[in-house]
Amino acid sequence: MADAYVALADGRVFEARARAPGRTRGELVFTTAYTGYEESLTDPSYEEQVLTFSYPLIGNYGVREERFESDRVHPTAAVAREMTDDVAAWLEAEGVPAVDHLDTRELVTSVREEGAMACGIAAGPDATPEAAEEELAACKGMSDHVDIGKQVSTDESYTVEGGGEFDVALVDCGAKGSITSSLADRGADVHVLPYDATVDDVEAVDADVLFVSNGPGDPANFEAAQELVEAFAGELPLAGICLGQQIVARAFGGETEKMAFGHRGVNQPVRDLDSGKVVMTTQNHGYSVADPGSLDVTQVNVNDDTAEGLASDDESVITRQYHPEANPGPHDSLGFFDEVRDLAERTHSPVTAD
Ligand SMILES: NC(=O)CC[C@H](N)C(=O)O
Repeated sequence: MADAYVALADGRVFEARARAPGRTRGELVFTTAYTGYEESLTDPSYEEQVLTFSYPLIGNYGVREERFESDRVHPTAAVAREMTDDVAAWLEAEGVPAVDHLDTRELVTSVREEGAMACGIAAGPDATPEAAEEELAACKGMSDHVDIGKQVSTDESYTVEGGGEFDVALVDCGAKGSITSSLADRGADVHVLPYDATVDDVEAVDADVLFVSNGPGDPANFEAAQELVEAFAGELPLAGICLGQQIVARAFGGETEKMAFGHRGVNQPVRDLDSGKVVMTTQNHGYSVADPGSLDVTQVNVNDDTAEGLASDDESVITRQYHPEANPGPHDSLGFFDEVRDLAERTHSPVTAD
């Protein structure tokens, strides 16, 4: 007799084993990453989503806080073929329902074929298929979480000091900690601002670059961050990662759209259009830039030509759709943070004409 159920928007209900009890709902997405479950489960980008791991065994190297990308687990639930007791205990302590012993390959191929879909989960001794279907019925679409930024952003500004060689105003739309540390490790003082920060907030930190972070949900719902980018366009260098690229593109007249099932994994190949070089990247996104507006596409996904890098012709804007900080994933693209430092230093100590 099962003690967990996963109800899908296509009408099917999967029986499973409860690993952490509870009832919940969310957009069903999957990652093909075979490592980094601690980083993925604490990535704020997964807010309001049910994260399925295609890799069959999750938890085989324990749980360590130093791997966490934020202060809590963000997916509404976790699904795996087999979940160890370590991970199950962690998720239960976090109050995040978790299930395993179900056909995750079928779940993943269904999402690939039908697209990311709503799902409802019921896990525990009182779980029933009907409870999972009730959760499913209450599940909102990702674009309907209109203030999702508030759920994941810092309430107060704070600074991560990295030596003060340059100053970054980082708009926290659900920032991964390794993005902030990747900047601080290169000498930046990173001033982390709430997702709805104002022009005054940015001016108060005397930033050399305005950086828009990754984050969950639909970029169209981050109006304040978009208006901030519009206010500083041409005044301050701009950078962004994932949701940040999408918001910056929208600020430059571009358009974003929802993908069928997105890119989530650690082996997505990206080609630089100028050099032709291909790097392997970590990705976790369900929206993409359909039109870059007045920006140029500099990098594309080798699998489907998705815009993976944008820039402006005067090089005052550089963004990435993928996660150059990796965590988890390959470190092929860490150089992006050196480019952000170079961009900032051109502002910090502009080369004056002789
Ligand atoms: N990791 C992210 O920043 C994700 C960006 C956006 N929420 C998307 O799903 O495309």
